[in-house]
Amino acid sequence: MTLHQKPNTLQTDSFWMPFTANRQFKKAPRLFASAEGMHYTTVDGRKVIDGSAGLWCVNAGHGRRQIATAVERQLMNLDFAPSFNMGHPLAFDFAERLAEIAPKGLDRIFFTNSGSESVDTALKIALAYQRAIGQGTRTRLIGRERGYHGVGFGGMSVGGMVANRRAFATHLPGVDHIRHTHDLGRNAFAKDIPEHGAELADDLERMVALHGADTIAAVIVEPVPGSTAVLPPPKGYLKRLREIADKHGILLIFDEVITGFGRLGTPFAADYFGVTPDMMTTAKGITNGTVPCGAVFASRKIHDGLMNGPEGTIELFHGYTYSAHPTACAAGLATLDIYKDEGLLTRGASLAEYWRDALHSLKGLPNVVDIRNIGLMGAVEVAPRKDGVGARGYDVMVDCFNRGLYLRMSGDSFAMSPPLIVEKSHIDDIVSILGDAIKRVA
Ligand SMILES: Cc1ncc(COP(=O)(O)O)c(CNc2cccc(C(=O)O)c2)c1O
Repeated sequence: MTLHQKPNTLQTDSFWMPFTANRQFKKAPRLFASAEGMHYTTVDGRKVIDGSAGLWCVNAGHGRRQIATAVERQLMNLDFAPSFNMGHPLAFDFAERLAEIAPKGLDRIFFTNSGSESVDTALKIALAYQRAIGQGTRTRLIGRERGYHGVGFGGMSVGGMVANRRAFATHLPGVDHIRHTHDLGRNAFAKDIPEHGAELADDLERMVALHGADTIAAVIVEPVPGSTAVLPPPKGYLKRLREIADKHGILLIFDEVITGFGRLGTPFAADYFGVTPDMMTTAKGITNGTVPCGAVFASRKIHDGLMNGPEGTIELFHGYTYSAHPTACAAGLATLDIYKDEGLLTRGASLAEYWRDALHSLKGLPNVVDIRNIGLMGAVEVAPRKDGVGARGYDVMVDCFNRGLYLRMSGDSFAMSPPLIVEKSHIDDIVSILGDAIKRVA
């Protein structure tokens, strides 16, 4: 029985939906009509807890009037202005505000419109920087298995989620991957940071041995892989990766599109782990998911390394029509005000333990093979059915939705990242609905 039926008036043929089983979805579409705080309301009037902050992006919760007002005001005042060879003050203000909360030294901001664009921007900056400092032989980019870095050709190539690559034959040349760190054998049901696996960072040494350091420009990792269903890094892993990258002149890029802006109870994952990358890619929470926007945070070393040649020359032939869009800047500034006024960049730290214990209370339910958590991220993994990976996951996700909980799934794992305004009562509801669904679905 599905509680959501396609409204008679809705024509669904023309919209080709992203990352969706279109034919299955359009038979019984799940449609949100509105949102406020922690909840969506469906087109048939049901309230649904947002267990995943939309797509890991509505960190301050839904319906923030402050952002809406800022956007309306901006549109009526300056709807669009170029940032190519022209500018508008808001872009500079927004960059300064982001630099204030950035991990130490990452205070040069390049605006984009999405996480994918941030990733491709960071990869291009890495290549341009190495060339600018006379290391032009460093043309190789290293990603990681199970990594997700968006859908541009760059992000797809360094990414390691096989389904996201398979249909697109042309990947960037020279890309290689280090191993992922998920270890069901040694780390199943680990709370926060797994004990085992730091030695996997040594894969970067193997890349150097195989390819030569002088061919490698950068390595990019999500500090906590999100899309592949939340894989907290083993203790010491990121520190070791930083040390190896430094040893060989390889730039380290943290893809913080999900972990940025308070997700771990710190402004960024770099703060949580005490490891500072050379660049950081962000999007999602930067405008609370309201207006598309992304940003690459680069170190002075990288920025200044490209500020050379005659002053009249363009230092980086890269950028987007909508880079630093006035509306995105207005939404972003209002969002940063909310994060600051309500302490949302660190609020997650005070709830992380409660969240952890609530998630791990599901251990022992039928088919549950792993539970992972860090900050206000978490995932519950169930064993796949014999009829294929993801079938059980899909049935649990639909059951949750029918009973008032929206969450993301990746294969047979349920990924959760509630808005950072979440209260303990919401956490209880999320875990209760998910637990009941896991018990109900064979
Ligand atoms: C780490 C990371 N890097 C880049 C991107 C791409 O961002 P854009 O989509 O804005 O181009 C992402 C996006 N991550 C993402 C996007 C949509 C759904 C899910 C999911 O896990 O359900 C995850 C991401 O998580």
